[in-house]
Amino acid sequence: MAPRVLISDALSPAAVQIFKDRGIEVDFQPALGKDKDKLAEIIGDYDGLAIRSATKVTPKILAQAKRLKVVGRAGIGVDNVDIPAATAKGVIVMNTPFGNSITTAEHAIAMMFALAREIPAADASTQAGKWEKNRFMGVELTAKTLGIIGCGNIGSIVADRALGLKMKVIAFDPFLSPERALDLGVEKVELDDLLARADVITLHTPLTDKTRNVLSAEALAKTKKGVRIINCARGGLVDEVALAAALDSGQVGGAAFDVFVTEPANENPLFGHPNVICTPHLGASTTEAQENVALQVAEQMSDYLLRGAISNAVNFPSITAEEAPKLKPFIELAEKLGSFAGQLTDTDIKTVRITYDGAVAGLKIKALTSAAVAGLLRPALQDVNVVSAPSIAKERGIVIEETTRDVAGDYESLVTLTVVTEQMERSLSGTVFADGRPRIVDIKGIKVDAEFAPSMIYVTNEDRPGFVGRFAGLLGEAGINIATFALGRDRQGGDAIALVEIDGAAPEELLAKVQALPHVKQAKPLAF
Ligand SMILES: NC(=O)c1ccc[n+]([C@@H]2O[C@H](COP(=O)([O-])OP(=O)(O)OC[C@H]3O[C@@H](n4cnc5c(N)ncnc54)[C@H](O)[C@@H]3O)[C@@H](O)[C@H]2O)c1
Ligand SMILES: O=C(O)CC[C@@H](O)C(=O)O
Repeated sequence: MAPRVLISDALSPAAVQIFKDRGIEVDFQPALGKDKDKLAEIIGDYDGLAIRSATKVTPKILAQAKRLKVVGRAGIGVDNVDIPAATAKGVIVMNTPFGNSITTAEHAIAMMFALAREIPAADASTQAGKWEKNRFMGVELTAKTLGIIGCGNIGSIVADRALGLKMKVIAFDPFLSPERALDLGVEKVELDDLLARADVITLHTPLTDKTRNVLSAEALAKTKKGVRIINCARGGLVDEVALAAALDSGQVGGAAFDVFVTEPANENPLFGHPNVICTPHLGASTTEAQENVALQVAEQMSDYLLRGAISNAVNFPSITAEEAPKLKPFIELAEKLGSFAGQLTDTDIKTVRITYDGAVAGLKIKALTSAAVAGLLRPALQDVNVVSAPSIAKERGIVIEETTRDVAGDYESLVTLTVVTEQMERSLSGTVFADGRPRIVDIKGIKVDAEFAPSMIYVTNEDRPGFVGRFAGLLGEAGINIATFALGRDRQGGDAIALVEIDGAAPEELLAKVQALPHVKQAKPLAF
């Protein structure tokens, strides 16, 4: 039986033709994504679901998706897909990471000009017959400073275009290497420096816990008076209420937004302000970009449904059907070791070393290394996947070294990940036990034995009596239940670590109290 694909958003019809040409039955219902009840009712009939951003792939939809094998996002952000729920159901989620980058960068540049010359307001006034020549006085962009927050695919293209406009470009991106910044011709700066110097600020990061409200009331107060702000990335990067107040006070001179905290944005704190320009999430909306992403997603989905080939999956590496069962637990281990290191690394990564000891050395380690690097980069690059991770790392000047050794040590298989930055070198080792569950067995040379859990607290401290009691006491006072507690130290009175699995998230106040305990060096939340 031919696989069946449902297209539930307004994809370019080019996708329909690709599916048909490949012998796949396709149902094109471009408005269905907005009707979640109807989608839930019919999703059970399809092997593939092709979407843009209107369709929300929720656990409820996935629960009805009895034969769904793949969700294909014709675009970059997969924040409308519940990835853990899809993964848990064995549904591959693919995106098209580069197809709309140029178009989105061009939208940001268009917004910058629209702000600089008040084009929407001047247009409305002129067409209303007012001819208000003296009302509109713009600013020139030449020689002005553009501050880019997030200098990845789209940010880099914006930088390139802005340099062509003879602007000075500065960028804040903790994961931008100095070499890449030099190549791009941008000056890598800290956030406060960018806030103080930029005439125009444009945002191009994913929305993560670290980037949410990166332009908060406090950050906006540090900007140059009259700064113009552009957001064509994700709603939530800027505190909309604080921005409205900053526009009222004149601290911010103008704002151009394509994305909003709540979408569709039928109302918003920014709406109606004279210095605000809004578009309805049109960043990727050009014929060229929509054809690119539609063709690419249809090809990728067809390859998977017909041949089992996986590319640009955000939740699984590319592997064959025979390799899958042996690799799966080690892929999970590699990704979680990477994620552990990524959650602890805030600065520019220089080198990643991965050593495979024992039986694991005989497996397809490229997929494992990709999984480790994807896990490592994901806290910063939300949509990195196992296929794109090595090339993104290369582009960022991150050196990846792999070593395989046949030696069998304490474990039948051992995977060791070492991350080197300018400031430090951190190593973690893990293994997979007979139950198929990955475990962490060594952190920075200290032996431990812990599983990766959804909510953990990682503490490094000096090995002194009384720490465990005080730490557990703080958790108890905060009403936090401890599920598992792993301790390790390099020697008596030396360096010690605690890796604690808790029920629920760790509140920031609790972490601050743990951090303030005597002899504690670091207390960090981790999530797997
Ligand atoms: N408006 C639209 O229609 C539209 C279209 C395409 C993409 N997007 C969105 O644009 C955003 C950027 O896309 P991209 O393809 O350039 O992604 P990308 O992953 O290539 O780049 C993101 C950059 O943000 C940086 N970053 C991560 N955390 C950061 C932090 N805390 N502070 C500063 N920088 C940080 C990363 O290092 C990376 O360089 C995504 O959110 C994507 O969903 C929007
Ligand atoms: O599909 C769209 O129109 C928006 C796409 C964009 O937000 C993305 O992340 O690629």
